[in-house]
Amino acid sequence: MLRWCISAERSFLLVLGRGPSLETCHSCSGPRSPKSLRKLALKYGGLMYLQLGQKPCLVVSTAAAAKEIFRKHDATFASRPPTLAFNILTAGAYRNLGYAPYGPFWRRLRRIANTQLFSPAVHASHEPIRRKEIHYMLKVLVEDSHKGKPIHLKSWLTSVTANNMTMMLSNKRIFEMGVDNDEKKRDFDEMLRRTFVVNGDFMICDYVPYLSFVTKLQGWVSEMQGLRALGASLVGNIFQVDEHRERAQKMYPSDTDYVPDYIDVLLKTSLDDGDRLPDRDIVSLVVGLLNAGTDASANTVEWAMAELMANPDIRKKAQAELDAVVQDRLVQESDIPNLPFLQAIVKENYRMHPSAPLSVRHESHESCVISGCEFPAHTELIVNIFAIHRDPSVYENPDKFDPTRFVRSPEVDPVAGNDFYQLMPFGAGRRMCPEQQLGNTMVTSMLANLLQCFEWETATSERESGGGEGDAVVVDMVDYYSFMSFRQKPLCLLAKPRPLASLLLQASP
Ligand code: HEM
Repeated sequence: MLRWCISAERSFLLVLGRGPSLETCHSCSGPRSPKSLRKLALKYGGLMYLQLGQKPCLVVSTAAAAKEIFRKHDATFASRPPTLAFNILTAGAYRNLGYAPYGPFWRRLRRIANTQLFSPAVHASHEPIRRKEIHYMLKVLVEDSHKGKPIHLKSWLTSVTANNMTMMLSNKRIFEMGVDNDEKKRDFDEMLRRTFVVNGDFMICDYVPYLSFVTKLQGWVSEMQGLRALGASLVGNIFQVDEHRERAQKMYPSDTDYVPDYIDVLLKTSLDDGDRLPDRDIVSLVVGLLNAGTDASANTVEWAMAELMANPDIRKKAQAELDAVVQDRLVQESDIPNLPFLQAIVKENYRMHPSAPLSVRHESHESCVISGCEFPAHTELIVNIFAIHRDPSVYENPDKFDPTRFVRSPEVDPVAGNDFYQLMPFGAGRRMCPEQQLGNTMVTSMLANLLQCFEWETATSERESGGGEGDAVVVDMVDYYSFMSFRQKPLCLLAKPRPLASLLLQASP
């Protein structure tokens, strides 16, 4: 039987294991496209079996199916497939929290990370860093707004999240204010974008290994090798383990005010056998955290601001809530529990625009039986978060941005635990995002600060032609999938400082 065919447009024929029909998917990500898979799920159900090339795949597209798989088969599907991208980006070692297969190395790393890095105490100790970094970058925004410069929001957001991350990871800013960062910033944004492309695009060699020469001819191998080198050159001087070792001897424990960064903590952490984590694993871990944490949070806020520009009444209501609750000071993380409407906006935005619409790839490390069918080891699990979040049987008008649905059900909270499969932007199970608390805090806090300190207008190019101030604005919501769901047209806005923005000038640098 014909299992696949490839055409010039990289279209694939899929064979549905439980039915006679053939379905064709057209997209740059081939059959791994959230929208195409959702269409199939609406026809064939929440749990589908697909044969992609030589690889059996299980596709989960409803909350009920996700619950069934993660409650009963989580450990079985807790591995990651050794894709070409994972292989080349980790130089064949897979010694990285996100890419490592399920086994002793991953379990040890995740345990260290959970207890030493991602604990509530460490999260709280880094609050001043996060506050300072947002204020630092908001000042840049005030200056740009005085010059009437349109703000390329995504670029501004990745500067905040990247600086936030490198300060927590290594006590250094990757982008200094006042320093000409343009080229470095362009390279960094490009590196993030290309990393998601190589992780999201459909590589034939991952599904039909003997066709790996096709992937090579398409230029993917050299692209990934170049990307690894670019990444190393951009963060090489940020993540210096020896520097940390020397500083530890000189400075603390005598300096009691010093808040240890992640590298400091990892250098002091003993493994179960009494050894320390080797330097290369420390670097690999923090580079992975920088990549995982920077764009996911920035991309989420860009989508939220786009929705708020398209829905000015919701934006104004969120600003009114901030003004009433926080009043005459700058908003802080500790205010978030008192801002229920803002929290509902953030949840509704996760629902409509999950950062990783197909999550990260999962793979079974042993065979298992599901609904009476036996699945061999190395079956890929595709969790279609996009489809789960737009299930019409769970969400009325699923394509409408309506935060009130979460005002009515505040208990649905993707950060609190695994039980709310109808809203799972951070995934589920053992491989669930370990830093959902940090991601959610950064997202909510950036959004709160942007709304509290500025009035926003769409730049002229976004405005409906002929429209003037106050007229309806058209905000382009077209997305494209490349591991993450990106905006096809970056959001460009004009910011006008609100009176409270003057307090930023008094905030410490
Ligand atoms: C809004 C922000 C974020 C979103 C939406 C998000 C989402 C996700 C998702 C969907 C996964 C895959 C889960 C799975 O495989 O089932 C994941 C994994 C991961 N995330 Fe996040 N994330 C965010 C922020 C962060 C931050 C700030 C960090 C680090 C500082 C981070 C680090 C990781 C890591 C290391 C993994 C892999 C875990 C593993 O394989 O064991 N994420 N994230």
